[in-house]
Amino acid sequence: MARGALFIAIEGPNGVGKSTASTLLAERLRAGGMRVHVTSEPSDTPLGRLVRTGEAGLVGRALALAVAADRYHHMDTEIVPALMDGLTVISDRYVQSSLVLQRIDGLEIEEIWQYNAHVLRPSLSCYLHHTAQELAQRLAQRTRRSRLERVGSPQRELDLYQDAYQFLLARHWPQALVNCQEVSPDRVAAELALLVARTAQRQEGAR
Ligand SMILES: Nc1ncnc2c1ncn2[C@@H]1O[C@H](COP(=O)(O)OP(=O)(O)O)[C@@H](O)[C@H]1O
Ligand SMILES: Cc1cn([C@H]2C[C@H](O)[C@@H](COP(=O)(O)OP(=O)(O)O)O2)c(=O)[nH]c1=O
Repeated sequence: MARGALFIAIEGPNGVGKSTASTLLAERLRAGGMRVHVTSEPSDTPLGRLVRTGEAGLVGRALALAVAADRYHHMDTEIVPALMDGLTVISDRYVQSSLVLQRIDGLEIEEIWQYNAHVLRPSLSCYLHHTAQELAQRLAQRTRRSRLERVGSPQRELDLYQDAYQFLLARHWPQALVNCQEVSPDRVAAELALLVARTAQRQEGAR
């Protein structure tokens, strides 16, 4: 990773505002002079697109392994090269998403963790949190829902995200919890930008 480059994961349940926050955070960081690359998982590659479009029929362990394979490929071909180039990378979804979505699909958390054992640890994984009621309202407005969105529920997702947060905390994964209740998209992005600045300071101090 080049000096000053950070790897930021944006995590949280469906509809919490991950893609909105990723875009607004990138705008803020760029305005502050940082070079930023925004990406998401599943990745924008043939394998990532296969996961996205095949998720209805690709189930359980097969989906977990396909998602993990996509993550390693994403890391090798996009995330690490961008970091080496000095860019800060923001990924909309990363490991915490798998620790939740693959559990909804029937896997145990330890097995999912094993499939992700060799991924790059982010500089900071930001978990966006909201209430189940608000998430349900936002999802009701969507015309298309994925199989896992239909099988799970906002409350189950929130419970599993909480579990995943604790699981990652016990493994010293750098994390922050961002409460989005009654917080505008701009303020969420401002809080994330502050967390990124603190992470940059910590990383610089550790050199
Ligand atoms: N902080 C916020 N306050 C109110 N609405 C929000 C906020 N963040 C996102 N939204 C809205 O919620 C919906 C879901 O946001 P999105 O970024 O697509 O979520 P995700 O990527 O987590 O599924 C969108 O309609 C978006 O405009
Ligand atoms: C990132 C990720 C995605 N997926 C699968 C399930 C999701 O329904 C599907 C698409 O991800 P999703 O984030 O819902 O895509 P979109 O950007 O279209 O909202 O990928 C997993 O099962 N585990 C993961 O860790």
